[in-house]
Amino acid sequence: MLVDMLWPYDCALVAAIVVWHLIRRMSKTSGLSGLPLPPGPNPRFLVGNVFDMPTVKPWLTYREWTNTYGDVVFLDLPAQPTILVGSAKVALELLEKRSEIYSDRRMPVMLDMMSWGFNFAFMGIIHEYQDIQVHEARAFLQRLLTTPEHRREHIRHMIIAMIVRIVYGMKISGLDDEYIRLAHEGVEGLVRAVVPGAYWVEYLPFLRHIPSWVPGTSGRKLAEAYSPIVERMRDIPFENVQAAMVKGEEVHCVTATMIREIQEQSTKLDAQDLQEKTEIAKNVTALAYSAAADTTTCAAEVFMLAMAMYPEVQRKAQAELDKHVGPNRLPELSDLDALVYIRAIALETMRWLPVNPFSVPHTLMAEDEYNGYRVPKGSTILVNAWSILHNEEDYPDPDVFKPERYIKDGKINSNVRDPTTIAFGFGRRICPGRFLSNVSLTIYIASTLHVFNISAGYDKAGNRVKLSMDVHTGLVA
Ligand code: HEM
Repeated sequence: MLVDMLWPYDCALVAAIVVWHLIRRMSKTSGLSGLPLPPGPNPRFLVGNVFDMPTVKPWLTYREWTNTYGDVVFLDLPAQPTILVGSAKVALELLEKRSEIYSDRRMPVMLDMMSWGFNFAFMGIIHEYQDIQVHEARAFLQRLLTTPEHRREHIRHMIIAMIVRIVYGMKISGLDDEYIRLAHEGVEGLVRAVVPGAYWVEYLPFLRHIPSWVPGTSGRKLAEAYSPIVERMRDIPFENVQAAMVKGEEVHCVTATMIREIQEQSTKLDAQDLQEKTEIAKNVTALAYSAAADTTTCAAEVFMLAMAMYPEVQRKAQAELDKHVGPNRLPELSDLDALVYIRAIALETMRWLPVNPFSVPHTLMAEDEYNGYRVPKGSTILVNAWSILHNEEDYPDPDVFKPERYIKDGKINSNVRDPTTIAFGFGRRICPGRFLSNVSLTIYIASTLHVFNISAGYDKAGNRVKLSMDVHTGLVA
């Protein structure tokens, strides 16, 4: 009975694999320029490199491949030829200098299925919101003082409070606030969905139409679980701003600015255009909210771990704070220029454990040539940010947290590669929230170190917990 029900899916699967194999063979021999594809692990008959794709800490296998085959590696994946980039030189050459063709974004089928289809553009966030960052960093200090054992939740609370106030103008009430829960769950779905090679539906998109009870459709199950959460995460806060504006309340935030702009144009727009523009505004603001929450929270967590593991770094930072800020006040944004060691800690935090270890994939919009190799149109471009930020040449002893590597003669040394030029992505797709995030992170680091010592906690037997650096596998580590 079950076999009868499944056979159409089996046939479709086999047919898709055979067609893909034929296309793959043709595309290997009929390239316009006749150039070879870049080298890479040997593809297997019919399935290419599908079974070679690592799903746990993929950046380690990616590094092995770039060590073996060179800085540009070709991975033969169904419907998604993939170019793996292993050096800053190639990443900057392709994604920055040739940005006009290397900047498309393939919406992973998994994300689209989860309603993350709204994830596209974003507007710049403006300096006028910086006082919110300082205010929320200080509120965080108070919460941490009262319940240091809830450090994780306090960090998440601080970051989401900053973002939600900037984007939606709303103050969140506490750790069980609906925004915090939604952001956490929605972004959790995103992070789990975007591991290259983890879900077959990315290679065989028709699998999205196969019911989730069919074995092997784990992607669909995940999507079904997260889709309603992602929709609510997008709609609820936006609709709250709309409702407040209808009541005539004074709302100062990115969403209100966008709604006002749309209203100003409303006499020139028909109902459909108006609806479309409102949907875009909803998508754009939700994107800011979601792209910022987990990434900045992750960086803030990395800082805590690094401080607990490197007490001598803390002491040096605190000496700098004592000298420039003194004991009678908290650090202000205007202090940051003088706080060179603190800024170096922020840089090292972004390098030591990169938030997006394999960056965020781009898609190539036109066939290209690099170093005698053909790069097929539509290729996914995967940059191994983790290995670029852990290469011995730019960063000797890469696994050690060492802010000193960025400082020369009391200043930030511009000859050392700034990790934020890699960690926030490249070209036209570079993270538009990078300045906001840098300021949030630096003022949080300065404020925290000015009033707290950070160390590992104790286990149940009263022994200090032994700390080490480890990460989850996902878009956000
Ligand atoms: C530590 C914090 C952050 C990290 C590590 C980070 C990293 C990234 C990376 C690697 C990308 C992809 C760039 C590329 O494709 O080349 C990206 C895109 C993006 N980020 Fe961030 N980000 C952070 C914080 C933020 C914040 C605070 C915001 C907004 C307020 C934000 C908004 C966005 C948006 C909207 C995109 C999509 C850009 C596009 O596709 O055109 N990010 N980010």
